[in-house]
This record gives sequence, structure tokens and C-alpha cells, in this order.
Amino acid sequence: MASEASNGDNHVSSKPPPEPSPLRKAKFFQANMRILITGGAGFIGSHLVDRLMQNEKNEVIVVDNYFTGSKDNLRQWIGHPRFELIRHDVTEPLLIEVDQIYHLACPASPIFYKYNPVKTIKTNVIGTLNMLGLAKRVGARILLTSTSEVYGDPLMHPQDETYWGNVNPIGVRSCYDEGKRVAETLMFDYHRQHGIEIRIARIFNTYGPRMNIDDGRVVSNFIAQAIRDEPLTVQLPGTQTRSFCYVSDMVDGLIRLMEGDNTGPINLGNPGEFTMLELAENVKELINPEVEIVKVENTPDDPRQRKPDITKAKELLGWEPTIKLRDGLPLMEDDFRKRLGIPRK
Ligand SMILES: NC(=O)c1ccc[n+]([C@@H]2O[C@H](COP(=O)([O-])OP(=O)(O)OC[C@H]3O[C@@H](n4cnc5c(N)ncnc54)[C@H](O)[C@@H]3O)[C@@H](O)[C@H]2O)c1
Ligand SMILES: O=C(O)[C@H]1O[C@H](OP(=O)(O)OP(=O)(O)OC[C@H]2O[C@@H](n3ccc(=O)[nH]c3=O)[C@H](O)[C@@H]2O)[C@H](O)[C@@H](O)[C@@H]1O
Repeated sequence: MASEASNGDNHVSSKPPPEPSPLRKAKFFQANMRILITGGAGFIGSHLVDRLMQNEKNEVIVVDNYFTGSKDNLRQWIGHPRFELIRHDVTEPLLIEVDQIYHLACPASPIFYKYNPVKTIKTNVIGTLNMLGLAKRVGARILLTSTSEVYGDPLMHPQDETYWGNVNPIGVRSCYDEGKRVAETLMFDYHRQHGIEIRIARIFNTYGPRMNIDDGRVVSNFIAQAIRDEPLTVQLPGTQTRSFCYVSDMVDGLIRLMEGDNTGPINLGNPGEFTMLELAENVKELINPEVEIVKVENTPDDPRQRKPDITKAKELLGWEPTIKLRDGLPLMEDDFRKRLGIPRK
């Protein structure tokens, strides 16, 4: 017989609830946290998978369309009972059950995000909307990997999270930086309107093993060039600055942010600031003292300076980077030499 309440609140079902699968009763499945990583076949994503898989209570699901990522980055986990890899484009809806979502899917190297700008903005806007819809349906906490590019060509230095940025809305980088700004807006609108638990990391340049060798980003370019005895291509004027964070530090910051109580946005990056000429000189000294440094044309809207203020990350997450650039570069060199098949002389 139907219950008296018209809205269904007092509805009493005569049927018992369905039995959960016997597998879910097994010790192995019971305590698990199911974690989705979009873009998990990419550079940062695959290191995040490695770290999360260390915890036996985590089940990790990666979705990726392999635009810039690769199954090779995840080969050690393929076939593992707590790991699943799904070929999927986040611009399409995804229906799965998870407890946490690390939303990284988006090409990060300027060469790749400018290659198909319409797709990049769709990934940032529709992709984030889809992942927020998923978070809302299943009640998951969601973390967005935003970027220091939301500060554009910053007029405040170093950049803290209160700065609203100096961004060209119609330039060739806008698909990425404006795309991430909209993604941040969507995160906060879902949080305010639907009570979704959100976390936003503003990541500053991150480097390390597994970056695509021909990725086009400056650290991977210089290391590959130095190993191949090719000139290091410093884009003009060469005095523009960046702050480089080693990937293991970044992964640590992302997990602390996800597990903590603060929505962010929180800057994650290494405050050590270098001009591109200084970076080239460091790579030359550490990897190949014979190599030449040449100046080449730059691309439009390249930010002139970038350095994170990480006070908030220190205070709220107890996080700060531990690996200096001069220690991180040789770790990346080992990986690049292996993949290029060029041993040290
Ligand atoms: N590495 C950095 O310096 C840096 C700095 C700031 C922000 N970020 C952000 O961190 C995240 C990861 O960056 P990364 O350096 O690992 O880049 P990456 O290009 O190596 O990884 C991105 C991954 O997303 C996947 N992807 C792209 N579009 C997709 C789509 N539509 N559907 C499903 N998968 C898709 C790619 O195939 C790739 O595996 C990105 O969101 C990027 O914007 C990175
Ligand atoms: O930190 C960030 O937020 C952003 O950092 C990078 O963006 P960008 O700093 O422009 O990355 P690179 O392509 O590595 O360029 C860094 C600097 O190196 C210079 N460069 C690049 C390549 C090269 O061969 N030589 C060279 O001098 C560029 O002109 C630029 O000034 C990432 O690729 C973005 O995804 C990320 O969001």
C-alpha cells in the first residue's frame, strides 16, 4: 500500500534493500576509498596515481583520452585489482560511483593546448561541468588542478591568491587561462548552490620524470636538447621568470589539499624564481657544459614573471616544496636519458 506522504519522505518499502555484492563484504573491498583521477595518464596524474596506489585502502580509477597522456605512464598498475583505466573524454558525461575526484584532464603544455583551442576550452568548461555533475550525483569531493596562468601576465609579484589577474580574454593562450578561470567559477558556483565539497589548487610550473620528451615546455625542452647536444632554445627576451616545482612535491601538496578542510584556491609551487637564461645556464652546467645557448622568437602573451606566494599552503596545509631545482634536474635527466637511449658520457 502507498504511504500517506505525497512527497515520498515517509515512504516505507515492503521490499528489503538489495543485498550488496558478496565481494563488497570481503575485507579487501570494505574499507576502500574509490578515487577518480581524470587525466591520470598524463605527467602529474600518473605520479599522483603512483602515490595513491601506495595506500592499500585506495581504489584508483583513471579516465583519459590519451591526447597528451599515455598508457605507458601507468603500465605498472595495469591489471592491478585496485586499479582501473578507462578511455574516456571528459567532455562527455561519465556515470560511475566514486568518493573523490582529482580533476586534472586538460593538455598543459602551451604547444598542445594551443593546437586545438576549441577543444581545450571545451575540456575546461564542459569537462569540469561534467565532473561537477558527477560529484553532485554521488556526493564526491572534487579537486580541480587550476593554474598560475589564471594570474595572466601578473602585475602583482609574487602572486598570492587574492590577486585577480591580468589576463587577455581573446589571445592565443585564452583557451587555457580563461578556460581554467571559468572552471574555477563553476567549482565555486556548484559549491555555493549545491553544497559540493570542492578543492582548487593553482599549480605553478611543475617538472620531473615522465614529461613528454617533445612536450615543448621549457624544462623538458632544455634537458632533451642538452642530452642530444642540440642548442638550448631560450625564447626572447630570456629575462622572463618562472618558478619550478618538482613533481613529487606537487603530488604531496595535491593530496594534502584534498584531505584538508580548505576549499582553496591555494597556490602550489616552488617560490625559487629563475629567468629562462638562468635555467639554461643551470641545465648547461649540470648536464652538458659543451652545449650552446641560443635566443629564439617567443610566442604572444608569454607572461613576463611568475612566482608563487605560498604562505597559504604553508599555513593551511603545512606544505612547502623540499626539492631544489638543482637537485630535481639531475633526477629528470636520468629518466630522459633512459627514454632517449643516450647514456651519460
Ligand atoms: N605541469 C604543470 O606545470 C602544470 C601547471 C599548472 C597546471 N597544471 C594542470 O595540471 C593538470 C595536469 O597537467 P600535466 O602537466 O600532467 O599535463 P599532461 O598534458 O601531461 O596531462 C593531462 C592529461 O589529461 C588528458 N586529457 C586532456 N584532455 C582530455 C579530455 N578531454 N578528456 C580526458 N582526458 C584528457 C591527457 O591525455 C593527459 O593524460 C592539467 O589540468 C594542467 O592544466 C599543470
Ligand atoms: O605554471 C603554469 O601555470 C603553467 O606553466 C606552464 O606554462 P609556461 O610557463 O608558459 O610553460 P613553458 O612552455 O614551459 O614556458 C616557460 C617559459 O620558457 C620559455 N621557453 C619555452 C620553451 C623553450 O624551448 N624555451 C624557452 O625559453 C617560454 O617563453 C616561457 O617564458 C604550463 O605548461 C602550463 O600548463 C601551466 O599552467
